[in-house]
Amino acid sequence: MINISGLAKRFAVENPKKLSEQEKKDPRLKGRFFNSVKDVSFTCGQGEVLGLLGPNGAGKTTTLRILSTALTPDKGSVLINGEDVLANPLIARKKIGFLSSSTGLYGRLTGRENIAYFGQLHGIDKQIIADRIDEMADLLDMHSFLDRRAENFSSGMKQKTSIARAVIHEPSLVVLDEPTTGLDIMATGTVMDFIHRLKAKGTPVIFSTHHLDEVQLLCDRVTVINQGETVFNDTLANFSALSDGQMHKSFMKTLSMETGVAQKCG
Ligand SMILES: Nc1ncnc2c1ncn2[C@@H]1O[C@H](COP(=O)(O)OP(=O)(O)OP(=O)(O)O)[C@@H](O)[C@H]1O
Repeated sequence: MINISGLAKRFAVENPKKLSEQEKKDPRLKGRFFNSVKDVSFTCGQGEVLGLLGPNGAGKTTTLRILSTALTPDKGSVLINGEDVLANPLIARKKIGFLSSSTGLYGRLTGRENIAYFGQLHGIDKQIIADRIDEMADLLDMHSFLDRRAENFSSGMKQKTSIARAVIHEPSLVVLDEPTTGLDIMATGTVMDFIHRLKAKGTPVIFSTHHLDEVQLLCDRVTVINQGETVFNDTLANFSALSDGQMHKSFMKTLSMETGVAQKCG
């Protein structure tokens, strides 16, 4: 069980002129600080898939970076099966597989070498790494490019390699930041199948997306963040029921909800 409670993170605004017009009007801007995440809470059980939704700039990536220990929050807690992630980031990193939208591959290494390098950093035996890479290449349809240098990979090839790299250590929680952004229909289907397999193995998956069809297909739970605060946190069925199964309408409805509503949801 993953419990995220009361997360908050603000960033110092180095140059206010560089803020977008939308950010200048955002109530999260307080003097020289931008409160990207103000109050985010959600839970995800064993074998559940949680979809993290929210408009651009809502605070999804910031939340997922805190969850994966890439960022330290100003407030709040992250517990994985009762273990405090923030107090033990090194132990937590072994348990979490994180796909970030910003971490690149090493261009001079092949896809296989990129994945194997991460496996070695986790201290995994070379033969086990080789076997896992073969298995993931089957699941993610990577054999045709696995032994090419990553510098010329298409975005789909990069994304599949990054996903394989994120889960080489068989983490007990997988966190994916917009895993299907920029992918074609076939690659999206392959990544969706891969998430489905993780779920079938009992591995919880938390992923952010703007694609409501992916949420409908895969998720057990839905969390919506708006302007840095959780406005909805409940089952897919209850999200869907907000608007008689019309996911876009349900999403729009959550954006007009008060933060307090999220606390009352299951
Ligand atoms: N390091 C930082 N310094 C200053 N502001 C930041 C920093 N990181 C994020 N922000 C701001 O915090 C807000 C939330 O950003 P975040 O990337 O978490 O949103 P998001 O929900 O993932 O958006 P998107 O859907 O567009 O990817 C944005 O206004 C962003 O500009």
